[in-house]
Amino acid sequence: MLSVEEALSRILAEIRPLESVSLPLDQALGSVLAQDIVAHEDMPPFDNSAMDGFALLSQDSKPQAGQAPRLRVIGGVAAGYVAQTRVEAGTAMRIMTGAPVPAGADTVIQVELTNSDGPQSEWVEILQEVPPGNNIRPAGEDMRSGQTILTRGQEIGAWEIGILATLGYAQVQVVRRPRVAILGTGDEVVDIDAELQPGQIRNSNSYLLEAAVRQAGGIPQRLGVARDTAKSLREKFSQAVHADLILTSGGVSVGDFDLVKDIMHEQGAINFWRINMKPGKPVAFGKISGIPLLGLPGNPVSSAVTFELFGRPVVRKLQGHTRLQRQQIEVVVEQDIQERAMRRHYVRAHVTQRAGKFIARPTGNQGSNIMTSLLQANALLVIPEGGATFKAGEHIQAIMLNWPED
Ligand SMILES: Nc1nc2c(c(=O)[nH]1)N[C@H]1C(S)=C(S)[C@@H](COP(=O)(O)OP(=O)(O)OC[C@H]3O[C@@H](n4cnc5c(N)ncnc54)[C@H](O)[C@@H]3O)O[C@H]1N2
Ligand code: MOO
Repeated sequence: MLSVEEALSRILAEIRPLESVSLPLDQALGSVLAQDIVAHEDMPPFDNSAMDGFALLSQDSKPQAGQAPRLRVIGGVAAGYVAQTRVEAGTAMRIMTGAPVPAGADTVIQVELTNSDGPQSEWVEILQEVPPGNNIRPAGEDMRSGQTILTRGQEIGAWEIGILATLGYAQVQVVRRPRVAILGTGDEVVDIDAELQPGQIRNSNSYLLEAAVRQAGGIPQRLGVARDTAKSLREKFSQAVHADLILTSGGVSVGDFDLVKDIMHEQGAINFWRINMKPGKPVAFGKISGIPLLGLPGNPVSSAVTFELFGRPVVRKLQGHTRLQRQQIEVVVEQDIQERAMRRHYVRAHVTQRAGKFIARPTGNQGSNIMTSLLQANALLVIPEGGATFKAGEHIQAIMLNWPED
């Protein structure tokens, strides 16, 4: 049976990032840049004031015979306007934060360090000497025309959106997000609003996977549930022709009705089937009509965990990310963990930080049908193949589910 690492590398070897598209900036959050972002002008574009106060010549701020110099106020300039007169020696101009510094002035003093006769005052006393350049934010201080500010491959977060907006990028070239078709399988599986008949269960997998795909940055498309017949599966797969990835859940084990592999065989190829892990041994990977297909197990926890470990990196690689996996750290187990399974076991756990240490507590019954083992889980503890015992206080590797990628 394949190891988790071999399986992931075989999957990723088949996945290429998608082509780029141009998106309006307000739709680009979370996408990966497909272009370098160059400043086409200086930012800020002009020397401007960092304070509400007065623009003047620094030399006019020197006290004369111990007296605060008094200057003639020749007008004012607000943000969004350009002063029409020059500041000459012996004069000052009222200025607001963000307003362009008027010609002639080489410094700004904040209003708190002046005395005047109110907003209309025709004079101002300068209470402190100020050096040239004081409170002036020079053009190009932040970004220079021609400078590369963001590079291809970077993810666009809220702060990058702010930078792109500052530079006037109303459209950005990004890697297209993958369309991911999601298919449930099984005669027992009905939609979530159906009245359950004996033997039936709700299609929770498709909804969980839809949300997980969206969180990973993909565009999910639920195709409903295929019956346990080759005809029904073929029909559903024919609706997935525009997908970049197909996810199925169920129908990949060795039961009489586990037909997903048969259809992969018929309409494409199986790359591998089965991974040496728990939950989620019967994962299948291959292609149908040229589209990568990840056949996840039907057991809900198995399908959630295998999407996390294999599906999510695929969705990320398709949309141009290079960091595909979560961070793995060493944590301390709070209670004994005894493992009988020979497969690598991913134990759902809650990790908290206490006194500078990360402490892990498994979330209870770890059966692959126990949905509640996912509650509170912010980590997967990695129990190595071959079975092992961890005593309380010992260290173990944990994949952190809510940390950024490594
Ligand atoms: N003889 C063997 N039997 C099984 C093996 C095995 O190695 N030999 N492996 C077991 C393991 S481990 C798993 S995991 C399951 C996986 O089987 P399938 O992927 O073929 O899944 P199904 O048999 O279709 O369903 C399993 C289980 O999950 C429920 N299910 C299915 N789809 C959904 C859905 N959309 N939403 C919620 N729950 C779903 C289904 O009702 C079953 O209870 O096989 C074991 N058997
Ligand atoms: O390997 Mo299955 O996914 O645990 O129950």
